[in-house]
Amino acid sequence: MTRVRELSPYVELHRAQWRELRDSLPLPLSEDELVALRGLGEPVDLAEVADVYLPLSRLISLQVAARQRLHETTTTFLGEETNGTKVPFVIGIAGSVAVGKSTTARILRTLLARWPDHPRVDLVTTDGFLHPKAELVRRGLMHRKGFPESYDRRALLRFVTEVKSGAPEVTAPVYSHVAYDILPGERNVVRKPDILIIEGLNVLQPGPSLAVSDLFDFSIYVDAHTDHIARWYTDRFLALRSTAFANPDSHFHHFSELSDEEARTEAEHLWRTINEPNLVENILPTRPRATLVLRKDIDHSINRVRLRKL
Ligand SMILES: Nc1ncnc2c1ncn2[C@@H]1O[C@H](COP(=O)(O)OP(=O)(O)O)[C@@H](O)[C@H]1O
Ligand SMILES: CC(C)(COP(=O)(O)O)[C@@H](O)C(=O)NCCC(=O)O
Repeated sequence: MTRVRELSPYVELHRAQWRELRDSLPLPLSEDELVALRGLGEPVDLAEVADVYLPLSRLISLQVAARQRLHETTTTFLGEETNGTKVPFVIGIAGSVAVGKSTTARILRTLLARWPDHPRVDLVTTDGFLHPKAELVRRGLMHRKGFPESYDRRALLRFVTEVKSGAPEVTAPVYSHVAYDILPGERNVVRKPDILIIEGLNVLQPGPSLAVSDLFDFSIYVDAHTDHIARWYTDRFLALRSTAFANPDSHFHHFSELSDEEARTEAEHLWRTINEPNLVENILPTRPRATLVLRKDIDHSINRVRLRKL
C-alpha cells in the first residue's frame, strides 16, 4: 500500500490493491440485477462490483458495528439504558452532476442490504430538498439549481436528525426531473433503517452551524477529471432526447427534437454556465472531507480509491 505522502490522513490504493480487501466475500449480485441498478450511460460491470464495491461494503459493515459500540459507550456514560436500540448509520455520497452518484448509491444500497446485520438500507436523494420551482423563481435561483442555496438545507438537516434520533417514520419531499419541480403531496417514507444513504451534489458542504455532513458516519466522493465529466454530461444529454425528453410531459420535451449539433451546443452551454461552476466552486472543495474517494477514468471505470484513515 502506498501512502499519498508522509503524515497524510489518506491512503491511496490502485484498484488491484483495493480488490484484495474483499477478503473472499462472495458476489451477491447477478448481471440482471446490476443492469437494473445502472443509470443512463453508466457501464459499470460485475468485475467492478466485485473489485470496488464488495471491499467497500465490507469496510462499511465493519464500521456500522464499531459505530454502534461507540454510541453504546456514550449512552452508558450518560447513565441511560441502551435497550439494544440502534442508531441508523448514515452514509453521504457526493460528486458532480453526471458523475454517476446515483448508480454508486443504488449498488451500495443493494450490497449493504444483503448483510444479515443491517438488512434495512434506505436511499434518499437531496433533489427532494430543492426549493419548489415557485420558490426558486421568487429567489432568482432558477439558473442555480444544484447550488447550495437552491436547497432547503434546514429541512434536510432536520430530516437526517429525526432519522438518527430513531423516529418511527420520517418523510422527505420528492423531486421529479419530468415536472422539473417538487411533486406536491408526494413523500418518501423512511422507517427506522439500519443504514440511510443520502446522495446529492452538495451533501459534504460544511455549514456556518451544524450541517448534514456533520451527521454522516461515512462519506463517499465520486470523482473524475472535470473534462471527462463534461463529456459524460453532453453524451447523456444527447441520449436523454430519445428517453426522458421524449416524454411529452417532460419539462425538457422541446429538446427531444434537437439535432446532434444543436443538442451538443445546448448541453455545453448548460454545463459551462451551471454545472461546471457548481462543481468548481462548491463540490470539488468538499472532496478532502470525504471518508472515501472513488476516482473514475475516462471510460467511467473506477481505477483508484482514496481512503481517509485518520
Ligand atoms: N433532465 C433529466 N431528465 C431525466 N432524468 C435526468 C435528467 N437529468 C438527470 N437525470 C437522471 O437523474 C439521475 C441523477 O443525475 P445527476 O444529478 O446528474 O447525478 P449522477 O449522474 O451523478 O447520478 C441520473 O439517473 C440521471 O440519468
Ligand atoms: C436535480 C439536480 C440539481 C441534482 O440534485 P441532487 O439529488 O444531486 O441534489 C441536477 O440533476 C439538475 O437537474 N441540475 C440542473 C442543471 C441541469 O439540468 O444540468
